[in-house]
Amino acid sequence: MEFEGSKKITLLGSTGSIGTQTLECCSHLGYKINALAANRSVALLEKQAREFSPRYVVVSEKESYSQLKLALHDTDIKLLAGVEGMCEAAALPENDLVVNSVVGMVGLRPTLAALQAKKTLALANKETLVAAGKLVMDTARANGVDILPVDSEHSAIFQSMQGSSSKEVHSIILTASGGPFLGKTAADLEKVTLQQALKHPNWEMGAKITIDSSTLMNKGLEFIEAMWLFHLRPDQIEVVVHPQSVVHSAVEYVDGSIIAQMGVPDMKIPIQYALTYPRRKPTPVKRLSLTEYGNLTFLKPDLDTFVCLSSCIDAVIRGGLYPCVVNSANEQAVALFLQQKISYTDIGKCVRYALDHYSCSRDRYTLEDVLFTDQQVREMIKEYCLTP
Ligand SMILES: NC(=O)C1=CN([C@@H]2O[C@H](COP(=O)(O)OP(=O)(O)OC[C@H]3O[C@@H](n4cnc5c(N)ncnc54)[C@H](OP(=O)(O)O)[C@@H]3O)[C@@H](O)[C@H]2O)C=CC1
Ligand SMILES: CC(=O)[C@@H](O)[C@H](O)COP(=O)(O)O
Ligand SMILES: [Mn+2]
Repeated sequence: MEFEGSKKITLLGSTGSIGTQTLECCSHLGYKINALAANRSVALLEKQAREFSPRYVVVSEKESYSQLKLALHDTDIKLLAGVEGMCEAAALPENDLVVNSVVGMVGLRPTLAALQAKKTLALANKETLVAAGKLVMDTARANGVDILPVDSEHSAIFQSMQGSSSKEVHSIILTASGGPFLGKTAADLEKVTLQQALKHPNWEMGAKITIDSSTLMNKGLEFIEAMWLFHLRPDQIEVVVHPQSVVHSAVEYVDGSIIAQMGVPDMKIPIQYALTYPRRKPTPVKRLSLTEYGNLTFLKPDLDTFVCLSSCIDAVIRGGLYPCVVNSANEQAVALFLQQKISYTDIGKCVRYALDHYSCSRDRYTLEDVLFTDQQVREMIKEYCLTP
């Protein structure tokens, strides 16, 4: 269905980096917010609720519910709680579009709820597709629903594929900034601090994805995300390091033509494309000047040093629940690193350890299998890291 006017949006993860930028886009597009959801940022949720007047606000963390209830007592906004609340908000009949921008595996059930309710899904929450790609894509297909990519690389690939048949696609070039530690050796990485890892050279993002970008885990997750979104085999994806983050990714066609999408590194461009698709509207973003950059560079990734990327590729080649295993190991390891309980290089060791030691299905799986594997792998990593 094509919309020329306003749309009603449910936004999951509204207080985060993607969430707040989505609200900026909705404001200038004149789109209505039907529901907002976050984990526990009560003050920001209250501010957003007062500005956008949604019908529903969901707070995931149970303890924050009473605080928000008190804060919004003078409004007629309905409050929902927990993952169940996010699922309810995702499936509201009046939604035209659900934007899932929560971080981590917790986004999986709301993603499935939106698809089962036949709601078009703008997906930033890449962990969902990595952990349960087959389940998510099968649910989308069974319900005849589109998944619109928000992740900048996948939006670039999607944009570069408009007007072409999938049969004409030869392969894709998935660009990576290389993160703050591009060119570093394994020995250099041993000394990395939390503060250094939290500083991405080109993008302002949430803490978890910023760490993932620095280890190249983000590119591993994106490799798997691209396979599911665009029905590609692993040998059809080439990761290319491009430190300027101006070419956001490209598609190579059977005739040898390569079509890329370019722009300044600003997530409002891919976010807005998912909101207005298949149309384009002006964005409040700086224009790209190629002469300002002068040179654009492209390099091969160092798979020996950045072991998270190679672990993800190994996992997706094994298939089944192995992508879920590497994702859950990484989520747990990054949480421990952010709490300064493990070192930077322990993240890559955890991901490889889980892949080598956790035994699971290489075949079909259910939602319950995914949730069980996630819990088991998290326990395994806590034991691996925290047992003296
Ligand atoms: N930031 C970026 O530029 C990009 C991000 N992405 C992907 O988008 C997703 C979001 O990233 P980003 O915005 O950076 O992350 P942030 O950490 O900035 O925001 C995460 C959001 O998720 C919410 N959240 C966290 N845990 C839960 C939970 N248990 N229940 C409900 N809500 C929860 C947070 O709420 P609260 O504030 O209350 O904690 C917050 O609103 C990730 O999957 C990331 O990989 C993809 C491409 C680019
Ligand atoms: C903005 C965005 O899409 C991030 O996922 C980005 O890709 C991070 O950059 P790198 O992972 O390439 O460093
Ligand atoms: Mn990305």
